[in-house]
Amino acid sequence: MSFESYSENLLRYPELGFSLDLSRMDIAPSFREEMSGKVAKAFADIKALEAGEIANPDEGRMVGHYWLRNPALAPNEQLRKEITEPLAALKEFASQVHAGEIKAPGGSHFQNLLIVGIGGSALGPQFIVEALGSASPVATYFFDNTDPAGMDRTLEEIGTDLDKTLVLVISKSGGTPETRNGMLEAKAAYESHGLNFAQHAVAITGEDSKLFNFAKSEGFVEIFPMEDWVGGRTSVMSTVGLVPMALQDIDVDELLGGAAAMDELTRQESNNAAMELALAWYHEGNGKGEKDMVVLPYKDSLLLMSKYLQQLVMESLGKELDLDGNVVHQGIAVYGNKGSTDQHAYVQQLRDGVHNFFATFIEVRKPRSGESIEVEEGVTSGDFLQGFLRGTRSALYENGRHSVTISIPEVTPHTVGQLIALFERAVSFYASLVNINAYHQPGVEAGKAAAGVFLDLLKKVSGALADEPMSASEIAGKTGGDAEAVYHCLTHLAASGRARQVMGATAAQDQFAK
Ligand SMILES: O=P(O)(O)OC[C@H]1O[C@](O)(CO)[C@@H](O)[C@@H]1O
Repeated sequence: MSFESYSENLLRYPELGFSLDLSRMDIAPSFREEMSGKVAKAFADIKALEAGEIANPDEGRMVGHYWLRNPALAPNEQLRKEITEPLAALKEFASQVHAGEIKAPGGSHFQNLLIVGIGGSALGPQFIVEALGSASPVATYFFDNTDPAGMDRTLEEIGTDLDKTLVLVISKSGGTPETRNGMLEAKAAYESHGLNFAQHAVAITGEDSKLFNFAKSEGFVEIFPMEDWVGGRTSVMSTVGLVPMALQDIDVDELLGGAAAMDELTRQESNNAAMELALAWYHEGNGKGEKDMVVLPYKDSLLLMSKYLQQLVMESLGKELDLDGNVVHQGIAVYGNKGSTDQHAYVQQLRDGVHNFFATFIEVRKPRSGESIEVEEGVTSGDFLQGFLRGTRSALYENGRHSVTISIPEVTPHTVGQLIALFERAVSFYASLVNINAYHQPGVEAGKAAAGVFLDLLKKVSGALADEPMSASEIAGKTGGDAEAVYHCLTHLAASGRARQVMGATAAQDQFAK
C-alpha cells in the first residue's frame, strides 16, 4: 500500500491527538457514494435522537446519553436538571466521603468500594477503574454475578475491612435478580460481622424501583437517581459510572469533556470518525455482521475495553427484527483481550485460520510516564509493544485480513471519554444504516423468563423428593415438566447438598432421594 493511500485513509483530530486509520480496510471510494442515502438518513436519525425524539420506540423512551456530557443539548429544563443536579450531588458526596464527613458507622474513612451490579450497571465502572483507577485512594471490588463462590472470594479479599467498605448497589430497573441477590448476600455478610448494612450502602437506581423502595425503607446512606432515558449499556456517564469514579477520585469532568469533544466532532458530516467507523463495519460485514470485531488494545489498562464494547455493540446491534418488523438477525460479534499478549494466544488463527473477523487495534502512543531502560541496545519495552502492534497489523493485512487502528496519545479520563463516545456514536450510526432499534434488548428477556421457569420447577422438584429413591421421570410424573428439565433440577439439588443422587448406567436410570 502506498503512503499516499495510507495518508488519504487516515482521519485525524489534531486537537485531541486522536486518529483513525482505515487504510487497511480496503474501502473503495465508490462505497461511500453507494451508501450516501443511508448515511444521510443516519445523520437525520441521530439529530432527531439528540433532539429528544422517541428513538427507542418499543419501550417508548427517549435516548439521552449524549446529553449527559452536554446538558445544554437536553430538550427541556427538567431533563437538564436531571443531569446537572445529580452530577453536583455526587461530586459533593464524594468530597464528603474523602474528607471523612461521611464515614463508616465505626468512625473510619471508607477505604473500599463494593459495587453490586451487572451488565451496563457494572461493565462501565469495571472498564473505568481498570483503565484509570491505578492511583485511586479506594480499592474497588465487584459482585457482578449471582455466583455464590465468586461472592465468597470477593468477601475474602475484602477480609476484615468490611466495616470500611461502602457498597454501591447499581440497578436501573432495581429488579435485576443477580443484583438483588448480590445485595442480599452482601447484607448477610455485613450482618454476620455485626455491622449495619444500610449504613454502609448507597443505591443508584430508577425512582420508585424495588431497589429504590428497599433503600428508602432500610435507610441507605444515599440514593442517586438513574433516569429511564439512559440505557444500561450507555450509562457510564450517568450516576452509574460517575458515582464510582468520583469516589475513586477520577476526574469526572475530564471524562465528560472528552466525550463531549468527540460528540462535537462526530456531529459534522465530513471527517466524522464515528460515521467512518460505522461504514467500515458495514463494508466489512456486508451490512449483516458477517465479520466479527476483534478488539486489541495495546495497553494493559485497556484490558476491559473489549468486554465493555462487547455489551455496547452486541446488546445494541444484535436484533432479530428491523424497525419495519422484518426478520434480519443483525449484529456484530465482538471479542478480544490485549496486545501483544494475544500474539501468544489466538493471533495464530487470526493470521492463518478461518477468515471471519476484522481487527480493531487501539494504539496508545505514550509508552509510560517515566524513563525507560533499554532491553536491547537502543530499544525499550515500549518499542517492542509498538513493534508488535505494527507487525501484527502488517502480518494480518499481508494475508488479506483487514484492520482499523485507533490511536490516542495516552490513557486519561479525557481520552477514555473520547473512545466511549466514538463507539457509542458508531453504534448509533450503524443501527441507522441497518435500520434497527439499538436501544432495546428484547432477547435478554427470553433468558430471564426461562430462568424463572427453572426456579419454579426447582421448588416443586425439591418438594417432591422422598426418602424412597426415584428416577427423574418418576419425579416428573408428580411435578409436571419434562423429565430432562426435572433431571437438571435434581442434579443441581444434589450438587448443592439438597438431594441424594445414586448414579445409574444412564441419566434416565439415576435415582434421587431426600
Ligand atoms: O441496571 P439493571 O436494570 O439492573 O440492568 C442490568 C443489565 O441488564 C440488562 O437489562 C439486560 O442484560 C442490561 O441491558 C442492563 O445493563
